Amino acid sequence: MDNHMAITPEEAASARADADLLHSAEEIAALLDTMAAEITTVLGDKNPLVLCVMTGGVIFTGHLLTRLDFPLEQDYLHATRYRGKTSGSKTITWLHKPDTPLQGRHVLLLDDILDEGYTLREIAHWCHEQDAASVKVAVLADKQHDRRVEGIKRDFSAIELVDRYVFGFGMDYKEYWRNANGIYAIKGL
Ligand SMILES: O=P(O)(O)OC[C@H]1O[C@H](OP(=O)(O)OP(=O)(O)O)[C@H](O)[C@@H]1O
Ligand SMILES: Nc1nc2[nH]cnc2c(=O)[nH]1
Repeated sequence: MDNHMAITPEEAASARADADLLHSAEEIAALLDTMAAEITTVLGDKNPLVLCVMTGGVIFTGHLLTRLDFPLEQDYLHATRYRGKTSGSKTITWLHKPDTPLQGRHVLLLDDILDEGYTLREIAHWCHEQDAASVKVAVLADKQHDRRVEGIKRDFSAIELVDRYVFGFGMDYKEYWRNANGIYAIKGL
């Protein structure tokens, strides 16, 4: 079944015009400097394997990695549970698993947002199953509400986000506006 609720570019432009800017690019840059320093303290001597969770994690990963000035390896995985919708199913769909073996590695998962937590819980569980030495989670935004599932926590987060549907900096609104340079909230969501 195709779950993708397509909208037109005109509808995307209208949604962006009506949206509220919650966190500017300048604010995010300063917060990522702080996060990078924290990650360096914890993983700087661990030769970590950094895994970007595609698609939403790609912008955050790019901005963060240029701030990590120590030896690390990078790979990616692709998992999705929202698939272009504004609410998700409880199970994730794996589209790609990393080629790099995880056994014995200190893994750092990078994703744009921790919301209800199903996505990162399942990915972290899979990393442990692969015998990773440790699994840490860094997210750009940690949404604040009481719907978080048991068994997942983030180790690093730049922003504590209000409980609204957001887009920008990797996050989509119906597959548009991952390219928006800041974090925006959809009017009414
Ligand atoms: O904490 P949760 O409630 O599970 O939601 C968080 C996940 O939702 C988004 O992914 P999505 O499934 O929309 O795929 P995408 O990365 O392609 O946008 C986001 O990138 C996170 O991975
Ligand atoms: N784009 C986007 N993806 C999400 N995945 C989980 N929550 C969100 C959200 O608020 N925005």
